[in-house]
Amino acid sequence: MTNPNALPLYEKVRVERRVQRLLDVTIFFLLISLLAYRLFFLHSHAFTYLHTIAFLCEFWFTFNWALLINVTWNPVHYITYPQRLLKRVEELPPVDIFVTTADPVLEPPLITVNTVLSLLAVDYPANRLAVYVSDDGCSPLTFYSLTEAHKFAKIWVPFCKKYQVEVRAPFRYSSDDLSCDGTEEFQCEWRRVKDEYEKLRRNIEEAAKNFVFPELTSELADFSNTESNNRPPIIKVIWENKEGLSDGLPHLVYVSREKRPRHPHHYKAGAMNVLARVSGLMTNAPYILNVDCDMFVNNPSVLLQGMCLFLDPTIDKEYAFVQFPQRFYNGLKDDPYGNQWIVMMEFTFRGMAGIQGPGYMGTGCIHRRKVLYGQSPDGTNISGKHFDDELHKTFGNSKDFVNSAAHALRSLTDYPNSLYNSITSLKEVATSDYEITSSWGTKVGWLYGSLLEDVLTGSEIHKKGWKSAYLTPTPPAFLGCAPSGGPIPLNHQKRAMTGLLEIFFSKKCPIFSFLFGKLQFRQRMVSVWMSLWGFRSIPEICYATLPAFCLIANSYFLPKVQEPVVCIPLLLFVFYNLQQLLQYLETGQSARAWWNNERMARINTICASLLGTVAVVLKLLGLSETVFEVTKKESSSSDDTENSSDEDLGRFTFDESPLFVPGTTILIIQLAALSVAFLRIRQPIVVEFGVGEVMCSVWLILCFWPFLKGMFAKGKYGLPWSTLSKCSALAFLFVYLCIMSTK
Ligand SMILES: O=c1ccn([C@@H]2O[C@H](COP(=O)(O)OP(=O)(O)O[C@H]3O[C@H](CO)[C@@H](O)[C@H](O)[C@H]3O)[C@@H](O)[C@H]2O)c(=O)[nH]1
Ligand SMILES: [Mn+2]
Repeated sequence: MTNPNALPLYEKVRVERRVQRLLDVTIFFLLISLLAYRLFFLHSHAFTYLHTIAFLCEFWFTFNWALLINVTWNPVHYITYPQRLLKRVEELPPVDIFVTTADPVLEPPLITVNTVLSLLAVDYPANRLAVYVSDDGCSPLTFYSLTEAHKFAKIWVPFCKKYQVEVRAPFRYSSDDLSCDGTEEFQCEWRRVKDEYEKLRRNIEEAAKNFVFPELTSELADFSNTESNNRPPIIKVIWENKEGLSDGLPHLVYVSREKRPRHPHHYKAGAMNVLARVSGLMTNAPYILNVDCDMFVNNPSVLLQGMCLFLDPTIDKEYAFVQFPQRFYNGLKDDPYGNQWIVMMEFTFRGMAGIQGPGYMGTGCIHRRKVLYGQSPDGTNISGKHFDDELHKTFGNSKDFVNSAAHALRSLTDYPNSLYNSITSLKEVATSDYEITSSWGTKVGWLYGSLLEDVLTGSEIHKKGWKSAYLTPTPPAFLGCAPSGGPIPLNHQKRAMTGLLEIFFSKKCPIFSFLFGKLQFRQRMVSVWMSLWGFRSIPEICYATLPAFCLIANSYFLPKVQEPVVCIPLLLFVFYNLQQLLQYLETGQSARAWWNNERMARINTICASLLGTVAVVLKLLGLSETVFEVTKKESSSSDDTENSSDEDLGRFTFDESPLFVPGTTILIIQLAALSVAFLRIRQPIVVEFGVGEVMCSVWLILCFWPFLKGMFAKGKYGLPWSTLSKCSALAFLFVYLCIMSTK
């Protein structure tokens, strides 16, 4: 019989998507034909700016399409066998879990508490887990909530494990009605848990309202006299699993790093690096799972799933990190805000998994600590002669920490069994100037220089030659809170685009790595595709103004209906939309969800990406710095959702944010163009524009339909006057220039 320990723990299987591939290639050939038509046109007619701009935009779309085909061509699926791993429980390595929160108002502590509770209750030996919460808000409310949560965890965790509860975030579990399930004993315990959770919720809400924290007076002294950007580090052990019980509760540690006005704090990346050091001194686990404060564990076997890839006997040290998809719990019917990203996760990330590996998404990811400490797959960085000297330069001046880093890099397996390293060392590594003479943020840890610290950190890991894996267990591993209506998702998108462009204009630009580095060739194309994403507002906006220009200036940029070549753009339109629609249907979504996402894609690119580009240009000119604005999170029980009807939930809300300006302007331009065109048709002149231009313009109006409704609605559902007047002025200028250009 084969040794059960030698059985593989996972399998990687190809996902067949023949129809998608066929459509991918067809669209690519149509795009090439369109380019050929343009060149032929430019050659046979006189040179015109209009057709040259159209050619350049279409060239960009074609190039992007080729890169995208590369990304999605070889999707793979990982099958894991956690039950085989359960036979080797004694081999399971320790895991440190990092949770980041930054603002108790935008990220209500009850959300963080639910995430922490779900983590404390995962299926994994509790004596090999430690949960570290970084609080960049340095809020006594967050600290208080965590201490209360820990009390509740004493009944919650045993309850979950005894009854194999599936969803271990209490706010989700208690929302299901279980009153008629299970035995009497279960019923009784379930009621008790439910009451206790209610109590916890009330305590936290009360504390948030009155800002008094019963029972914590001595602890709270540390939080007095702290300012948002001027305060000392605070590290508090809320719970230590001193006896090392495997069925007890994992360690729970609260960390608020030092912030001083003269030192940059690098937002989330800075917080993660502090957690890496503090945990290095306390538990120094070889694996690190990190989640955002709203991303609770939805599948209690996540860590076992991840370990299947790290501990598989048939491979060794192959994977640097294991990424789980980002999924969300607050999805509305038909995804009106396009914020569920199901297709993106399914097609692009699964596709990347078939090359060198998916990018790091910042949350729901298990890393090897030593990879974050800069190790290469061949183990260099640890064999050098001046190893320890070098380590000081890399990891900073704390002797204790350098020892722990050396330990981690050498993969030694004797882990510290007490949390209490010297408190002076702990505070030292959480100070704001600790990193100044070290390589934190440049070579080791989470990297600085972009608002997308995850993309940057992940791609630097790939560049060293590491692979990564993408696990998509059922039920989904983690669920988080997607940014909902109004300017929030646009701001979110803007930040992402800013981050990508920051990477593009940095020393870590993917174009250089295209030429150097140890990336696989196709992964190089992936990184180029990703970084060019930041620029896409420019060609899209140019292309969106072409039909309007033609309608106003009585010109054309598409073949006429009577020409046979008209079938090229027509088929492109049909096949592209068919392909997108099929992707939504294949992932179990509705046709309406496809349309909502298609529309949001245009809105996001034209509004958010453009402002992201502007933010980076301002940064490059030295006029302003880019800022990580924390996304507002709502628990599903918040008042807003309770008081609104279903229809209102998916309705767009507006405010005076400049994010709405580009979209509204494009919309007004299309409306003006169609009106001018209508007047033209009635005049006795030769009409040059055709059905193609009119259709493009109408299509854009349909994409910006929520904005059109916003022009006539009131209150938060209406576009404010200031925005409307700015946009009208811009649109007027455009129309004027179009008319002038024909004179
Ligand atoms: O100064 C800061 C700012 C943010 N955060 C935390 O960072 C996380 C992500 O912030 P959020 O506003 O939710 O941003 P999202 O855009 O939703 O996050 C996505 O994008 C980020 C940047 O790429 C990734 O880091 C995240 O993991 C990923 O979920 C949250 O836990 C915050 O508490 C900090 O700890 N300190
Ligand atoms: Mn988030």
